[in-house]
Amino acid sequence: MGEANKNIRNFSIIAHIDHGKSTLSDRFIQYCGGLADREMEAQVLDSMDLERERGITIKAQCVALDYKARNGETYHLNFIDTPGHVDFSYEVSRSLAACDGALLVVDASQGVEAQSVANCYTALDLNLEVVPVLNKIDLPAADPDRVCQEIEDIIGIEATDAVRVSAKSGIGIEDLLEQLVERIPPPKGDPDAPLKALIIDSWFDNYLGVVVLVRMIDGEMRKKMKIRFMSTGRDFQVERVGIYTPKMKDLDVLRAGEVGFMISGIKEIAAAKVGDTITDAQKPATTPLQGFKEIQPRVFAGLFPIESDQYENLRDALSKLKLNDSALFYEPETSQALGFGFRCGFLGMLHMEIVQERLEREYNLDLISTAPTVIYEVVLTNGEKQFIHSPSELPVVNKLAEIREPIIIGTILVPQEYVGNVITLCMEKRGMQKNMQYMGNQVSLTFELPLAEVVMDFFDRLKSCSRGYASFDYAMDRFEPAPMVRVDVLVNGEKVDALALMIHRDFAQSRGRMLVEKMKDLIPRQMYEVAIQAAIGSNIIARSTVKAMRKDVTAKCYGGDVSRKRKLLEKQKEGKKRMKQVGSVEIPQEAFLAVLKVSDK
Ligand SMILES: Nc1nc2c(ncn2[C@@H]2O[C@H](COP(=O)(O)OP(=O)(O)OP(=O)(O)O)[C@@H](O)[C@H]2O)c(=O)[nH]1
Repeated sequence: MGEANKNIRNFSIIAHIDHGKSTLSDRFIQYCGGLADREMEAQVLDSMDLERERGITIKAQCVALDYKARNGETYHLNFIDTPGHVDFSYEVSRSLAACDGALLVVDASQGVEAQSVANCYTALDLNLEVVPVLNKIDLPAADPDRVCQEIEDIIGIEATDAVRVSAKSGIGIEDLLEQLVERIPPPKGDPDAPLKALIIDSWFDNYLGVVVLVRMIDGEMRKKMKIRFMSTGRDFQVERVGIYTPKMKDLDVLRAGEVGFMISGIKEIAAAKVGDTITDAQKPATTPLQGFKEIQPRVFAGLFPIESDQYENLRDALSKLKLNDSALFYEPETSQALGFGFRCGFLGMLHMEIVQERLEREYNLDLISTAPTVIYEVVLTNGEKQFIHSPSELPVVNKLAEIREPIIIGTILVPQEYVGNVITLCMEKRGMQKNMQYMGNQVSLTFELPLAEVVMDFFDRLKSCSRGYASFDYAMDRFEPAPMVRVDVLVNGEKVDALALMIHRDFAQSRGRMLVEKMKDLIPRQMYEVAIQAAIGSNIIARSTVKAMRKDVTAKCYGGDVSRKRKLLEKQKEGKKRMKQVGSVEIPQEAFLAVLKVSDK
């Protein structure tokens, strides 16, 4: 049996947002000479503008670096970047599964933040060597001793000899690289066994087609070789293999332990799924690598163009986004109120926001989105089962035997002082406590929760009731019968299908009332009174009224200041962009999302 290259180190960086992951990785690239200075354009790894602006990393990427260590040996470092949000937790777990170790970067002026804790546990579960690093020691507020103690208490790893660095000024970078090659083990893997490669990521490139980022586990992958994707059984011929330095560099072969790209004439990324195993079509491995999961959209919302002539543009834009986002789902949807649009499926709320923002920004579309809902499984009286993605698809009552809602298992990590608040919140969200464990000053809570409650305002509430310290991670578990009802909203006596929502029977009354109150404040006054009602079937459960407008909004500007008047009108026009004429009433975007702001407190 051979041995994978002992001078390879595959690692990832785990860090809370803003603790300096991008700055540190840039410093590594600079130190190891991957790019000329002028190419070191701010933060190479986050390649999408949107990522940069939001300061979050969405797609995993990789850089291969050569580090000449003090012992004279040259080490090949593969830095695999991971996305940083719970919506993408499956991608994070696959990026980590491709590594043998991880640097836990903590801002020495802040301390351990809950968000990176969950990723750290994932890394430890995968048997990765976790190396703590204290960053920003140049800051006067840095308190490395306190932060070391926190790392030991919360994460439970030895941190007394954690390297102290400043990614910004470069202090300690060499010491860190030394510790990295010393502590993170080389890849295991067998170069002589049949090919096994883990798909870390895949994306569509306009020039190259689908590019697949792989971690080689066993065997080798050569140009011209015939390979097989084990989850689908589909075969392709390898056209190119290579590494990112971070520029693309072609090679003849990728060997066990290495990380690199593979291109093979694949047309859509759905054929190269994250987490799948690639093997040799001639000499296939018997079992795939563990942990492969099909990712499925969990949250659905309608997206409608404000101007109906933008429908085709929206379709084009969605098909382009889909090229690079296998988790995005869409199909045409027609709403009486909003016209033609699409029902779209997302991994979670952040994913939804990102897609919507890209549609508006990169494709210049003005959209109205309906409030997100989850998938329900319904059982009909004739025993048939179906999934519904929108309240409007709910079958009529006399055909309906049962509605089943999705239940998730959520893990929350929170400092002790906020445990009470978090438990109260979870109970209020119909949660069932499953476990509670103390770890240093932190507590790990496990709850079963209806996904529908999580997509509402759960994140915001969790954050505010824990002062931002709680972190949350979840996994889909099952569908379970629940007494859900559809609440319709009527504006001026007309049912607005796009405003309908599914609510647990026990909350229908109270949430219906809060919803109409909220909408009353959001719908601008018209020349006449507008009634807003919530109803279950033909039974009105709540009502409010938008009072008629009393005077012209521009009236108060009379007195000659023309520019001020123009400004006001322009402002109104701006506001209009996000409104949709429904019957005789203009409804603003916020009103469609008002249900998300309806809490039981
Ligand atoms: N003073 C000081 N500032 C630093 C240091 N490292 C990073 N920063 C600053 O901290 C901020 C966040 O750094 P980033 O590298 O963007 O953080 P990040 O963890 O990649 O953030 P996300 O991409 O949002 O996850 C930036 O303004 C950096 O300039 C450091 O060692 N010292």
